Amino acid sequence: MRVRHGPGVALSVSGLTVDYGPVRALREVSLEVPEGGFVAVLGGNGAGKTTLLRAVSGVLSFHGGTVRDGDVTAHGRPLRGLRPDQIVADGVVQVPEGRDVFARMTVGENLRAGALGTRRDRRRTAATRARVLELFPVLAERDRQKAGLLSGGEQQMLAIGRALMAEPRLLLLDEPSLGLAPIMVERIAETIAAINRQGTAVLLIEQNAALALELASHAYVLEVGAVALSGPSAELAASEEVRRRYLGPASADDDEPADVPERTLARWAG
Ligand SMILES: Nc1ncnc2c1ncn2[C@@H]1O[C@H](COP(=O)(O)OP(=O)(O)OP(=O)(O)O)[C@@H](O)[C@H]1O
Repeated sequence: MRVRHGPGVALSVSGLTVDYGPVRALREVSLEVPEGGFVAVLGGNGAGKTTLLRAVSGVLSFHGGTVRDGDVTAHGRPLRGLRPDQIVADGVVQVPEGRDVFARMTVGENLRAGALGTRRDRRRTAATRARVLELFPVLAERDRQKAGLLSGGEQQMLAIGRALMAEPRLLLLDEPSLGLAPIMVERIAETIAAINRQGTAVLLIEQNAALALELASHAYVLEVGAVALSGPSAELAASEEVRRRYLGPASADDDEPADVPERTLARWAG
């Protein structure tokens, strides 16, 4: 696969191979998120989705992982070897898995923490905070409440809001729908779509393939650490293989043959 690095590309991952000690978690993974684009990575348990995000956001070594080979470039700048805070300063911000908010801090303090290290003046930080609260009005209502007392959905909103305080150009999301009630999943999904419409590129990691394919314009399927399939979301959603493995059986009134032949989907599986 040819991966571009220049302008117009928010993230390019090229031939990325990652190990945890003797365990190979990613094998020559390549993918691209265009500037302002919305790309999803699907895959079952242990496929390597979280590892991919760790490698991009620079926290792999905290989990005992090592990049063996490959490059990660954001907005044309190589990220390999940078510290996580330098990567955030470059506009690449991850919403951690498990909506990891600071439970003992208030909602307001969590949001302020998201802006630390961005070296922006107070006025700009206040404007960013106002935009975040517009997206998540419930966070304004809960400003002085301890984050640990929020519901699961509200904690997810806070985790996303805190990431947005750093004004990302590329937002990395790790399974934001996990463990949430359907109504909350819908609200989070709508907000992520709105964030993307406002110009932020999104890389969404999801086990909920139906949701991911609805939101993203392009998707990659990881299987055992390698990209098995990729293509425009509509094509993947129509693919028999993706339906069978990730979307469940088609419903009775949905038995049209897939209108996109499998061969139109790029394949790298060995
Ligand atoms: N800190 C770690 N140390 C050792 N092995 C790890 C570690 N983290 C992940 N792995 C292994 O790396 C592989 C990929 O795991 P990863 O968590 O990236 O997958 P995933 O697709 O995010 O799965 P899930 O959806 O279950 O979180 C798995 O075999 C996993 O057991």
